[in-house]
Amino acid sequence: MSYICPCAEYLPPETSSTIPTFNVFKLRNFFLEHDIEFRKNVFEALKEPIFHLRYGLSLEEERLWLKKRWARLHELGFLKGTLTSVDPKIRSKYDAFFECIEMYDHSLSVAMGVHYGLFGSTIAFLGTDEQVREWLPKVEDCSMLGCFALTELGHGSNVRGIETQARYDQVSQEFIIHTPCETAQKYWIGGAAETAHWSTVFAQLTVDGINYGIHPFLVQLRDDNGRVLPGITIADCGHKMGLNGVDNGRIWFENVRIPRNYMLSRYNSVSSEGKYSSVYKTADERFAAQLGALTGGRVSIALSSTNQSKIGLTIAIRYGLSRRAFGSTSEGLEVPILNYLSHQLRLMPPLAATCIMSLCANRLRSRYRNRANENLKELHIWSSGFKSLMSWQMRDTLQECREACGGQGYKSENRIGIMKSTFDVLLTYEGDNLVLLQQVSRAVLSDFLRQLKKGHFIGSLAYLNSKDIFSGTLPQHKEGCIEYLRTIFRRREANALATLAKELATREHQGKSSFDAWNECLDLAAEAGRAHTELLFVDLSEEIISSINDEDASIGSVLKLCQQLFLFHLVDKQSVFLRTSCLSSKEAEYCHDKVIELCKQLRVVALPLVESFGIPSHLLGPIAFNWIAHNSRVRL
Ligand SMILES: Cc1cc2nc3c(=O)[nH]c(=O)nc-3n(C[C@H](O)[C@H](O)[C@H](O)COP(=O)(O)OP(=O)(O)OC[C@H]3O[C@@H](n4cnc5c(N)ncnc54)[C@H](O)[C@@H]3O)c2cc1C
Repeated sequence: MSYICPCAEYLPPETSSTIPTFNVFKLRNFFLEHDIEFRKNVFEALKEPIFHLRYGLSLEEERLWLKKRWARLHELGFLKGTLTSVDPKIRSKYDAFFECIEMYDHSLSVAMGVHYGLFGSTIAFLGTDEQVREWLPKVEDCSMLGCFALTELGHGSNVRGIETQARYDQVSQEFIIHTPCETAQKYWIGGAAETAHWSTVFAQLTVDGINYGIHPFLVQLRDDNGRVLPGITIADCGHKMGLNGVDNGRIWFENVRIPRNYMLSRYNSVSSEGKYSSVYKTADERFAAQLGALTGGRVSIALSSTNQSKIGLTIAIRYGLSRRAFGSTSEGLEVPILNYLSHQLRLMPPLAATCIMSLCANRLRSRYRNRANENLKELHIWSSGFKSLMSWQMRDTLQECREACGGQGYKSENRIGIMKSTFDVLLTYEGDNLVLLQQVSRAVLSDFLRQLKKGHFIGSLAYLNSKDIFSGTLPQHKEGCIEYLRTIFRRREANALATLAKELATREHQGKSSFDAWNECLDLAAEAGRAHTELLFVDLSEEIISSINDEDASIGSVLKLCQQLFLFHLVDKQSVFLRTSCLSSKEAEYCHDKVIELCKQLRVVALPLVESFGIPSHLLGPIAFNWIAHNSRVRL
C-alpha cells in the first residue's frame, strides 16, 4: 500500500508558542514610550485604500502615489503644530508620526522627512527668531515646500570640501549663489527634481574676498507655477535601488542672487556694510554648529533601524512558527522551522539585539530632546555610533529574515526584500557609517589622551582608573549578572584606545603627518569607535533594565534575557575579543555555549516578544498570517 502524505494545513504561530510569561501590552508601551494612542490613529489611517501597499510600479507611478498620500496625510493634520508649537507633548507627536510612516513606506517618510525634518530643522536651528517666525509656519503648512542641499557630486562625506559659492555683493546687498564647476553641482537632493520650491543651500561664504567657510542660505528654486527660476538648472538623479518615490535631484546655480536676509543667521551674519560676525570663536565650532540639523537625522535613523528590524523579525518569526519542514512532531506533523537550532541561531540574536538597541535608541532620543550646549559632544558621539551600529544591525537582520523565509522572503508582497533595498541607504546618508565611526573614535581618543595626561579618568572612561582593567581574571559569570560581560567589553575598549594612541604616536615620532598617521590606523580607529559604542549599549541597557520596578519583574526578566544573548553573541562573533586577550579561549568557548543556551530560551518567548513590537497586521506581509489561504487557487 503506498503512503499518501496528508495535506499540510495552516496552523497559526500561536500553536507553536507557549503562553507569554510577561504582559505583552506593558512591554509594548515600554518600547514605544510615548503617544501610544496617537500612533494607533496614524496606523488606523494607513488602512485607507489610498495607502494600500503596491508593488511593481514605474518611477512615475511611485512618485504620483507618494504625492497623493502625502496630501492625504497633510489633510488629516497629524503634523499640525509639531514644528511650531513649544509644547513638548505636541512636538513629540512628530517623532511618533515619522516612526509610523517609516514602517509603512520609506519613500513617503523620506520625502516628508526631507521637507519637515531637514529643510524645516535647518530653518528652526539656524534661522534667527524673525526668520523662524516667518518661514517655519509655511514649512509646517506646506505652503513653502523645501529640500536640503548640502552634498555635491565631488564632496559628500568631506562636507568641508563643498565648492558652491555664496559671495556677498555689498552694492546690491545680496548674496550671489554660484556653482563654479561640475563637481560643485548639488547631488542627491531629496525633493529637488520635482517637488521642492525652496531649498536650504550650503555654500562657502566669501565677504570682501575672505572665505568664512560653509554657511546655510535659503534659495527659491521654482515659482508658484512650479517653473524652475532663471539661473537654476535642475536634473533628476534617475532610478535608484530603492526609494524611487523620492525625486532626488541635482542642482546648478548660475550667479543666482538672493536677499541678504536669506542667509540663515542665528549664529553668523553679514551686516549690510559687509561686516561678518559670528558667536563662535573658531572655524571648527562654526562648522560643527552649521551641521547640527544632521544630528536629529542620525537620531531618527537609529530609531528607524530598530523599527525596520522589528518588522522583519515579526514576519520571519511568525512564519518560522507556522512553516513546517521535515521530521515529525508527536502529533505527526512536520517540525516548525523555528524549532531548528540553526534557525534559532539565525533569528534569536537579531531579536535580542533589536530589543536592546531599541531601548538604547529611546535613550538617545531623550538625550537629543533635552540637549544643552554641555552635552553636544556626547550627543555627537552617541548619535554617530548608534546610527552606524544600529543601521548595520538592521541590514544584517533583514538579510537573515529574508533567508529565514526561504523563497517567500523574496516576494515583494512579503515586504522584507523590498525593505532590504530601500532601507540600505540608512548606512550612507546623514553620514557614511564608517566615516561616522571614525568621528566617534577621534572624539573618544581626544578625551582619553587628555584625561591620561591628567592622570585621572572621568565620565564614560572612569572605569580606566582601575589598575587591573587590562588583565586579571574575569569575574565569575552569574546568571543574569552584567559584571562578567561588562568587564570583557571594558577591556576591549581600553585595549582599542591604548593601541590606537600608541600606533598614532609611533607614526608621528617617525615624522609622519597626523593625516597620514590616522589613515594608517583606520582599522584601529573603526574598532575603537565600535568598542566605545558597544560598551555604551552594555551600560545603558543595564541602567534601563535595572531601573524596572519589581511589579514589572517579568518584563525585566525577558529584557535581561535579550541583553545577555545580545552581548554574548557580540563577543562570540567578533574575533577581536580573543585576539586582544579580553578573554581566554576557554572563556570564548563558554560564551559560544551561552549563545546556544540563550537562543533556546529566547525561542520560547519569541512570539510574545515580537507581538510586543506592536506592528499592525496591515503592515506585515501575507506570510505572517495564513499563507496557505492567501495563495489558494480560489483567490486567483
Ligand atoms: C538616496 C539618497 C538621498 C540623499 N539625500 C540627500 C539630501 O536630501 N541632501 C543632501 O545634501 N544629501 C543627500 N544625500 C547624500 C548623502 O548624504 C551622501 O551620499 C553621503 O553623505 C555620502 O557621501 P558620498 O555619497 O559622496 O560618499 P563618499 O563620501 O564618496 O564615500 C564613499 C566611500 O568612501 C569612504 N570614505 C569617505 N571618506 C573616507 C575617509 N576619510 N576615510 C575612509 N573612508 C572614507 C566611505 O566610507 C564610503 O564607503 C543622499 C544620498 C542618497 C543615496
